[in-house]
Amino acid sequence: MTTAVTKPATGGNGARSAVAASAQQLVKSYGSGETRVVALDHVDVEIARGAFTAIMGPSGSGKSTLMHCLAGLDSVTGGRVWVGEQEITGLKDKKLTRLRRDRIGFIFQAFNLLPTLDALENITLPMDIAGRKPDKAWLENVIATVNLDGRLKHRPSELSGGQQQRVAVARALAAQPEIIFADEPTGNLDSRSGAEMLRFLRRSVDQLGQTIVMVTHDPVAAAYSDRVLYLADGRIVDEMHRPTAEAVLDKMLRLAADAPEPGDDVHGTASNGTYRSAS
Ligand SMILES: Nc1ncnc2c1ncn2[C@@H]1O[C@H](COP(=O)(O)OP(=O)(O)OP(=O)(O)O)[C@@H](O)[C@H]1O
Repeated sequence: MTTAVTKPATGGNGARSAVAASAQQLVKSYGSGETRVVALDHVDVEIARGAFTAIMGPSGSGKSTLMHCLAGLDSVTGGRVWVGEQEITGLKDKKLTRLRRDRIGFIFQAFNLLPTLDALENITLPMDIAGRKPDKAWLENVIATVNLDGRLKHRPSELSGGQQQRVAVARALAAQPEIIFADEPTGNLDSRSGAEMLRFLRRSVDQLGQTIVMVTHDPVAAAYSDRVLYLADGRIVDEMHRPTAEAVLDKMLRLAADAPEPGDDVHGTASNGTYRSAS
């Protein structure tokens, strides 16, 4: 059985508020004039620390953009973004890179494992780059939790897709980031590996106190979260606490039914659900 380990009480800057990340009046637009696309339209959001938050919404509704802006991977057009107590809007590139490295973990669909390193080396790579020594007890706990014992000396090419994904998750968790952002983390997995991954993410929140934000299209995946945020046309239009897959699916169907039809001239809404500014 895995032993629960309490996460350290302080993060990169020593601050530990109940909110792990937040945005106020966040606007992100691409292009200008006729072709301007407003991907995020004055979004206010708070991500609770130690909780599992899912972001859902139709294709083009702004889910990835929201995640990238909250994680400091993308600049914003307007509004403010914080990671914990630290405002990241306006931070210079160097400081932002360091903040991402020290305080944020990422799990993307492409696992981005280095092929020449074995599983353990991949897991500890971010800490090696940052010149930090892994906390041994923590690392062992993470490795046991992701069930990678016996696979640590294998290179990515010698691991299954599910195992590679677990290495990517272990890499994100091992550095004890304040917050992990996961973009469709089960998107490339078969349903069994996907369910395993989601159970693991859930356990990391319950047992390790991790904070996770996950973008997903899948109501079953969203049901592993504590709270689902629904985006449409670059705005948060609804949320659900303690979701079930049935309730999430039902909500998605109702939101889709409420969405304007292509051709309805509501604020110049594009046919893919994207809000376009009226020029
Ligand atoms: N680099 C970019 N340049 C121009 N437009 C962009 C860019 N990135 C995103 N967009 C637009 O912003 C809107 C939101 O995109 P985003 O990728 O956040 O949506 P999403 O909800 O994550 O979609 P999906 O579920 O299809 O991944 C879309 O209309 C998209 O076309």
